[in-house]
Amino acid sequence: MQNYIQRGQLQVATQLDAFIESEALPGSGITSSTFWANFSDIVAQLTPINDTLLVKRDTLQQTIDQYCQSRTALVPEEYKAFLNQIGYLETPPANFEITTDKVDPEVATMAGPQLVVPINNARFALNAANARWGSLYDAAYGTDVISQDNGAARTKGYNPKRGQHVIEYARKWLDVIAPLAKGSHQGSRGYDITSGQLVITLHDRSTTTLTQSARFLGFSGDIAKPNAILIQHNGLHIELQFDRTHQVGKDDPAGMKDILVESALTTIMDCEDSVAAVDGEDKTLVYQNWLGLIKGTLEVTLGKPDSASIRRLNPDRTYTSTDGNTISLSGRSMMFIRNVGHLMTNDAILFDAKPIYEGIMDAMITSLIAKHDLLDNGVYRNSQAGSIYIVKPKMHGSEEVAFANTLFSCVERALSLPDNTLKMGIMDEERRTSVNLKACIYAAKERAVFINTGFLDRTGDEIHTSMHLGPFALKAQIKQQPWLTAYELANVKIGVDAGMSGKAQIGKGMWPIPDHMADMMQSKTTHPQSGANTAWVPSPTAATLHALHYHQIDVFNLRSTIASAEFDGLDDILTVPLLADPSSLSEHDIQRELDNNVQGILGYVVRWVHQGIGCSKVPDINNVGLMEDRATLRISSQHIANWLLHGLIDESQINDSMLRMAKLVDEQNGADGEYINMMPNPLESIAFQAAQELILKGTAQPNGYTEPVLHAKRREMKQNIQ
Ligand SMILES: CC(=O)SCCNC(=O)CCNC(=O)[C@H](O)C(C)(C)COP(=O)(O)OP(=O)(O)OC[C@H]1O[C@@H](n2cnc3c(N)ncnc32)[C@H](O)[C@@H]1OP(=O)(O)O
Ligand SMILES: O=CC(=O)O
Ligand SMILES: [Mg+2]
Repeated sequence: MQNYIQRGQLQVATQLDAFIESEALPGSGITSSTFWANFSDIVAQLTPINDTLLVKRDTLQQTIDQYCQSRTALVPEEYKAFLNQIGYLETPPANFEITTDKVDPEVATMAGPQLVVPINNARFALNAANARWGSLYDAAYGTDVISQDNGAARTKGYNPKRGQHVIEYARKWLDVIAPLAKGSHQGSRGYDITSGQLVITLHDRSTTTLTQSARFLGFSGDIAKPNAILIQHNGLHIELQFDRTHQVGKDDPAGMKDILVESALTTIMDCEDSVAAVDGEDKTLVYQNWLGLIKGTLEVTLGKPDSASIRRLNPDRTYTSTDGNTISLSGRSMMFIRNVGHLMTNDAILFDAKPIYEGIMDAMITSLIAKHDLLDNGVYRNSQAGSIYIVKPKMHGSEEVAFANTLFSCVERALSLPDNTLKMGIMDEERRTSVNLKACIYAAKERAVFINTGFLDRTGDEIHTSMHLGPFALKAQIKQQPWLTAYELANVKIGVDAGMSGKAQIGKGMWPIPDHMADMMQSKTTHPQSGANTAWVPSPTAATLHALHYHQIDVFNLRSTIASAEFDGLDDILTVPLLADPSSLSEHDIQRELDNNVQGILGYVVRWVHQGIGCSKVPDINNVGLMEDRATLRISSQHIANWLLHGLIDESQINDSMLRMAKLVDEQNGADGEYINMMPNPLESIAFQAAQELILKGTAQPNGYTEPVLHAKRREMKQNIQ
């Protein structure tokens, strides 16, 4: 039973109240009475607007459902006219450019990876903030970018053969990042500073310099025998590290022990799809971690008590330039905070005895916390430019962006922040936003600081929107259809045309196969090649490897060709990726698709509902670990719901698959001491019930979202274990 404290017209969960009163408000320049009075006013003023926007979503969806039910295929011009008529397709605004200012270079003028992390996991969150720099040797040694063949296996101790392959791999990248006037970094024997120049002794003992000497910025240690050399390329830094006593450095002809790569320029601290935060207790942890990151006080003790270490935010890195000045580079990734969208309410705070919209709660509280950064109350600064970066997910069309814009303005006034301090990252991940993206950016043109193709949610919404039209293609094939390419291309084009270059990020989506780094290195070049100056990665290791792509491709150089190209893509975006010929699928194909979806759903949902873990690596049917979050769950549950609706499968097949997969998922989690089995009594398992509801009632879920069911079932579970 949750206890509340009355604050103005709000009732605040006691834990959350205590946190805000004793930790978040002190030093913020806002008194308790002002904060709660302003908060109450915002809730009172904006709740009815939020309600209306959600009703409009439902009304549009019902109209589209009826339209789809009455057709077997869409006639493009007629369909577009219909979408126009119902107000789903908006009239785009005249050409314009965003006017966002006070944007940090990591967002505006640099190109590099963006890491996402569940904020309620302090260990991971600190790791993410520190992922600004990553060891290239560790990233290569620990992943499949280096093959395990021919004696190069990942053994328990250090395998020198594998180490040699890593060094060769890294030296290949050095030839890209720091090309030499002659020869190659392979086998190089020395890196010396002579008359302010970096002089490289090659394999054959001849010497050379960089093709562009200005890429060498500085060093640390003794200039005659530096222990680090700093190089810049395409706006990103790398640090060559030397130590002839080190396990790796001692066998390297140049004594190089590692290459440190500037990796995650920005990190999204996630309050949304990768976390399970269903009540006052959970929300307090989310906000506490955010305050700890902002103030630089968050700490986690790692390891056994006798050999424990403390993880905290890394300090800046300093070097000496060749003319003797100090160069200081941020040791940390610049942090965004992803708030939740407009849909959910949370009883951490009540108004009129009803849970308030969680998006309003997040905007007010995460901004209050981030204000400490602007007041310089922390150990480090996050935004040197004086901005607070909020990612706003799952918005439908420009009215909802305008609503978020109003919310942000209200929060600025409530917290005595200058106008447009709160910057908005607009996730282009709902179909109604994709098809109206120009109008969406326009609705936040003074504070828009990124657009990002969240293709996972976007795929879920693709299925849900046209649920009644027919059965969708196999999950893997949905991605191959014209809509997705057009959506990705149109997003960049619209962003560039809206003047985002130099002021904001144009971003791409997640790499959801965390252990397949070799494939990522092959595939994720398409992101910078498309003109995006950032793209999501699931881990610090992936950030370090993906950073190399931004050395290979000069994104800002590509932008001019994008601006001059003619591209619209709307017709393709509106082409629904249905199964071309349902009768071409064998029973085996159908069963496999069903089992794969069910396995992913159960593997994710069981940890969410029973253990409160919002993001997991879950094996698919081929035993490949996939990053699963609420967006991937949305796809899988909507996909099964769609096939059920169109008779490709029936309920008994689903039940049979769920029972088989529940057993498998229990086995897969056998090593986790905290894990709670679903079998042998699945109908008594709250997680199993949640998965069933997500599938069997998938068609009825608002926009196909999974959070209403997940939250309800997690709350039930928490009550049971109290
Ligand atoms: C559609 C969307 O909305 S996508 C956005 C939401 N998704 C995400 O945020 C994905 C974030 N990633 C993750 O949560 C994790 O990487 C998972 C769940 C996919 C895999 O987790 P695990 O199986 O525990 O990873 P694994 O065992 O390979 O690695 C764990 C180590 O990597 C680190 N790590 C892994 N992912 C991250 C991350 N995103 N940020 C920081 N550190 C991370 C951990 O800190 C840990 O290192 P440590 O022991 O030194 O603390
Ligand atoms: O939030 C990201 C997505 O792909 O969805
Ligand atoms: Mg998403």
